[in-house]
Amino acid sequence: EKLKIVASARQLPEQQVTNQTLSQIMDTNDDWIFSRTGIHQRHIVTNENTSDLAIKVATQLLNKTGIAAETLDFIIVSTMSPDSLSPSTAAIVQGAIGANNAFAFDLSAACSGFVYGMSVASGLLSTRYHRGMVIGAEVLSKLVDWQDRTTAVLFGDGAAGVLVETTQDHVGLLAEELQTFGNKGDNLIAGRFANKNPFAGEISPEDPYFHQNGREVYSFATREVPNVLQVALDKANVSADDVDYYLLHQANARIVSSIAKRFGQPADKFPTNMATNGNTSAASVGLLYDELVASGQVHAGQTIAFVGFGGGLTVGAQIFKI
Ligand SMILES: O=C(O)C1CCN(c2ccc(-c3cc(CO)ccc3Cl)cn2)CC1
Repeated sequence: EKLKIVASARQLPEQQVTNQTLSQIMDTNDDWIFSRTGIHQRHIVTNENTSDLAIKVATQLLNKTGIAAETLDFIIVSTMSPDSLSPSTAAIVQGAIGANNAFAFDLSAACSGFVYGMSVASGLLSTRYHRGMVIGAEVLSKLVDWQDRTTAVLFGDGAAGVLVETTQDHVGLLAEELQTFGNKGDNLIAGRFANKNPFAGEISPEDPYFHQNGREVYSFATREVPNVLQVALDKANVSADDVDYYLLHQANARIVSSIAKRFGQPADKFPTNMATNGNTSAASVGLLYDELVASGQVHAGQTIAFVGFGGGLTVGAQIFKI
């Protein structure tokens, strides 16, 4: 069996924070930020946590499809910014929407989370499980050091997800390639908390905040993303020209355009939304997908590549016939 995407939805916090606004609370400016990242603004929560955004996505998916929550077999939330370690954000969603027959769990793969979540979902969809949700949800504003202008300007909050089902049709997930480079993981860290047990020395220093070695992650992305994407295309027996849209993780506009060039593909096959959303980690590919579905640019019959890359360090590419 294959995984088919039945519906998608997105939820961005109401509050929009522009570079101009940030320049009033830290030493930065719109030109510096936009020229390096392609970001003009981002959505930042005021009174919502990660589960609140994810619940809104799940509720939209049920309303759009008329599907009853009780018919869901599983809910996966991909996030690096959960409300808590326990309960998982997915479990909070499951309880809130009354998906009484669904098992639920969070998946932690940073900015590759949506693709890794789709891969796990496609593994679950079989004769035993027929329907589930994969939601990328982030409130990165809780992980950012708002005194650190090198990271505070990069990230945003948001959630997006899909309702997926088993399908016998010729559509759905054609092929994928997921890779992890754990020995490079220290180049993108966040959420390290200490162990204060009376029997331990210092095991790891407490540091809740984001830190990234931008240069290293940038060169990693420009090197490894094309390699992984090509493997997925070969497995799917699809040429780069056959793909209608490449939906990449929205970390940085220059990275997206350098990957498009590496692939010899026109820029308009690589839509971006970091200008208005910033980097929303696991939510970014889903946000881009749903925005393009809503605008009609993405529709049934097309061949789409979903590509996540980032913390871990991880890369994930999937080729879909939607
Ligand atoms: O030019 C500069 O000063 C810098 C140059 C480096 N930049 C970077 C570098 C890497 C990322 C990044 C982040 C994640 C985390 O989601 C995942 C994937 C990537 Cl490729 C984002 N920005 C920012 C501006």
